[in-house]
Amino acid sequence: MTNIVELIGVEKRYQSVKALEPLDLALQEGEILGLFGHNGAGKTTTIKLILGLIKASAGSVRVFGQDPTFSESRRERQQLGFLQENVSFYDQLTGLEVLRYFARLKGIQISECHRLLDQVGLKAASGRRVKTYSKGMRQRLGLAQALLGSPKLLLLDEPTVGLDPLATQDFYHRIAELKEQGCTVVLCSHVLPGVEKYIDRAMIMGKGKVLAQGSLNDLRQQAELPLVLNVKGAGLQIPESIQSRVTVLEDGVSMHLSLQEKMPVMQYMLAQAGVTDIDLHLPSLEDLYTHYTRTCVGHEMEGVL
Ligand SMILES: Nc1ncnc2c1ncn2[C@@H]1O[C@H](COP(=O)(O)OP(=O)(O)OP(=O)(O)O)[C@@H](O)[C@H]1O
Repeated sequence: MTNIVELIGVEKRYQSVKALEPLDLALQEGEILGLFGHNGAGKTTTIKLILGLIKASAGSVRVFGQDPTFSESRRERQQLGFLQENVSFYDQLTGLEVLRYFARLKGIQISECHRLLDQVGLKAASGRRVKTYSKGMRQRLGLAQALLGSPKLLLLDEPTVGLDPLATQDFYHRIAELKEQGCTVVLCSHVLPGVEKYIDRAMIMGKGKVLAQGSLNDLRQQAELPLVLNVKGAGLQIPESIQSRVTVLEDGVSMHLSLQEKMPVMQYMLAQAGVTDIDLHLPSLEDLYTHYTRTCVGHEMEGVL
């Protein structure tokens, strides 16, 4: 299967700033990549390289098999949707006029605009000037713009900023539908809660380097963070090997386990008559993010203080 995006040994320097250390990335059709990292980690630089807005200082960038900086790659660019961070529009135009403008630029049928505005919940406001839109409404208009022409590759920089929790959920459902249709998505975000169940892979960056890359399960295995098992009940017996990692609570116990210990300990606990409830907390994306970026963020803060 050909890769939709392929970066091999890609580096980027802005004069004296080394924004990206050699980076390898391959994305296939229908894959959703979550790109995470602190401010200045290199996320936007990676997106700009994929868009062909900037040239790599070294290495090779291929999008739909072509160098995206070539002017001949126009046809490939039409299959691309992009939502930039802090999107802004012509305030005096209505939502519909803005979208029509972008549709013309992209060579897309104007009739698609109504359907997209409906999809992002802006149908009723489509005739209103953008200056009257709330932050969330502007963000939705940005999404509609990115979805013009049913892109095969969607690059989203902070797409849920300004969206309320319901709109954020709607957004992720829409992304899941696009994935079903074979769309590949790169999603950059600082807002981690809610993202994890929609991404296939996470790439965590820090200071231009890839700190970790893989599915959440891969990252959990690599990080070896403990999972937490809470068991409620009376007269609970605890396996000898984990006694030192148990906290006794009013109505039960809480224990820190390795992934390997999960099944045997759960079976051991479930076999006891006194158990009334059991729940398991796997390390979340936020836990993994904190684990992998801890050293990078520490250094950044030292620089700031
Ligand atoms: N045009 C530029 N000229 C000089 N340095 C730049 C330029 N663009 C980015 N940088 C630097 O490159 C590094 C990576 O920046 P980038 O914008 O890719 O980070 P980011 O992960 O997107 O950060 P944020 O979360 O703040 O948007 C930073 O040190 C930044 O200052």
